Amino acid sequence: MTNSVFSLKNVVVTVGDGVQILKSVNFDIYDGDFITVLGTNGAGKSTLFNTIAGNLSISSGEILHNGHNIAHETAVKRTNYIARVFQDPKMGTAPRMTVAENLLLAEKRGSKRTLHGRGLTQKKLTEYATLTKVMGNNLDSRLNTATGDLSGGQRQALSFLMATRVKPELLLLDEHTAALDPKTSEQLMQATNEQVTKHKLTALMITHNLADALKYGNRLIIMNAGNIVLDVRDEEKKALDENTILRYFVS
Ligand SMILES: Nc1ncnc2c1ncn2[C@@H]1O[C@H](COP(=O)(O)OP(=O)(O)OP(=O)(O)O)[C@@H](O)[C@H]1O
Repeated sequence: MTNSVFSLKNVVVTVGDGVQILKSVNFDIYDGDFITVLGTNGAGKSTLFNTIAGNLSISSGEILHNGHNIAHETAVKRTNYIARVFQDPKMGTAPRMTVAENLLLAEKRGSKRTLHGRGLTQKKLTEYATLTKVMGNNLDSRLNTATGDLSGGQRQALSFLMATRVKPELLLLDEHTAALDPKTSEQLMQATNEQVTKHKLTALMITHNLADALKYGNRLIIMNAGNIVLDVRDEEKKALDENTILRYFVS
């Protein structure tokens, strides 16, 4: 296996009066890993994401990005190479801006985010029509629609496309299909899988859907009480079933 792109070394997160919500986590993320993340409510999944993204400070340990400790780097700085899609369709997009304007803005990851001096040319609109069509939910016909007027599924698809417009070194999918109806959720999940696979994205995906966690990705982790209690990949992951997974869901 190649060197890890991200590595958590003995990462502890302590809150309030000394409660550890991450307990000495050691976790390596390799290039091209698509890791599904499971665990009971309160297990520490969002805490893990917040820690990696820099939204939560660690109490001890190291977070390495290509071998460099980024534990003290701000969340804003980390957005240059880490992208995140949230559960809430209202997060991640500017509601008054159109779909096309949001996509244009997303192309500025790592540089100053302004639309000044960069027009939406016909060439760009044609490019965005092709880009959005792959999501399979008519987003391509709504390029000039304000994002706030989209359906939840279209908005989540747009958030996904924005997060991946400039290929991130790590994509954090934070229950990004959970607020959608079953059919829309399944459709976005399939589109997600196609894009992650096609573009060889390195991704972590929190889900409460056991079937999705088993079906997608090359690797699966389960968290419990601030620890990673199972970490399997490839054949070992394929051999798992829902009953085996549920044994790790103890509170
Ligand atoms: N900033 C914080 N300050 C204090 N406690 C926190 C903070 N963030 C998380 N916690 C606590 O840490 C524990 C883990 O929370 P976390 O949100 O990571 O769980 P989760 O696995 O994502 O759960 P869910 O499936 O419900 O989203 C919980 O007990 C939560 O209350």
